[in-house]
Amino acid sequence: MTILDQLRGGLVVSCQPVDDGPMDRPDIVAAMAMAAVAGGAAGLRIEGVENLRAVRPCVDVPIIGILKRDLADSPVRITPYAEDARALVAAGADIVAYDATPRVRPEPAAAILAAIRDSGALAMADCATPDDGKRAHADGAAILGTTLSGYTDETAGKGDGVDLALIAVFRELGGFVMAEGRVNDPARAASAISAGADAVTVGTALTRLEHVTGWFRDAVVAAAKGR
Ligand SMILES: CC(=O)N[C@H](C=O)[C@@H](O)[C@H](O)[C@H](O)COP(=O)(O)O
Repeated sequence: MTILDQLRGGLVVSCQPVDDGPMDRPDIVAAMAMAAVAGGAAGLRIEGVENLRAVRPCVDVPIIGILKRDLADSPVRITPYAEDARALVAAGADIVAYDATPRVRPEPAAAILAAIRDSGALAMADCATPDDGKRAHADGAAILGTTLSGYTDETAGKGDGVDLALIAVFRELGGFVMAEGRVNDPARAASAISAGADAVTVGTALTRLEHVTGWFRDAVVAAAKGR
């Protein structure tokens, strides 16, 4: 079965703890990854070479690797360099995701796509708009993700939910569509599939305990105030 066939119709769990929080350790990320697979995850999304090295020997499912950098002169954070892509594949990524927006970036997206392809991995384009997906699809990205919808200047204020309209546009393009971003409960995950996604990635709601705790805390505090 191909990597895409393994992911099709399945859940990908993004195991990205809150930066510098108490769970931001490779051994804990590996434990999260194993728990996700035990719970039925068809794939994983893992940030950083150290975390990938810790996770890879523990699981058999496909891994989408990313490397996040905070650059001084570019808003692009996800796998901005071809060298990053090569390092992720060397650490065990089957798929490498990269920022596919047209924003100012340190290296052309084409160089990153070439590095991913030459390393023998599949490319996932993290997109914000229909045009991002069209460009990435034409450039040969195997997976189009809605990951960055709501997180660029152009798409800020997209609302709280999943970008179902973007999923539908990507579906029409004909590639493999990944719903990602703010899939915070099972109903949203199901709606993403109904809108045309081939697979769904969930991060925060499963692996950022601080954020999820905050959601419940806020609900409890608000309800207690209104009593
Ligand atoms: C915008 C951006 O940088 N997204 C990142 C990409 O890897 C992660 O911070 C998200 O957690 C991931 O996309 C999953 O989304 P959510 O956590 O909403 O389920």
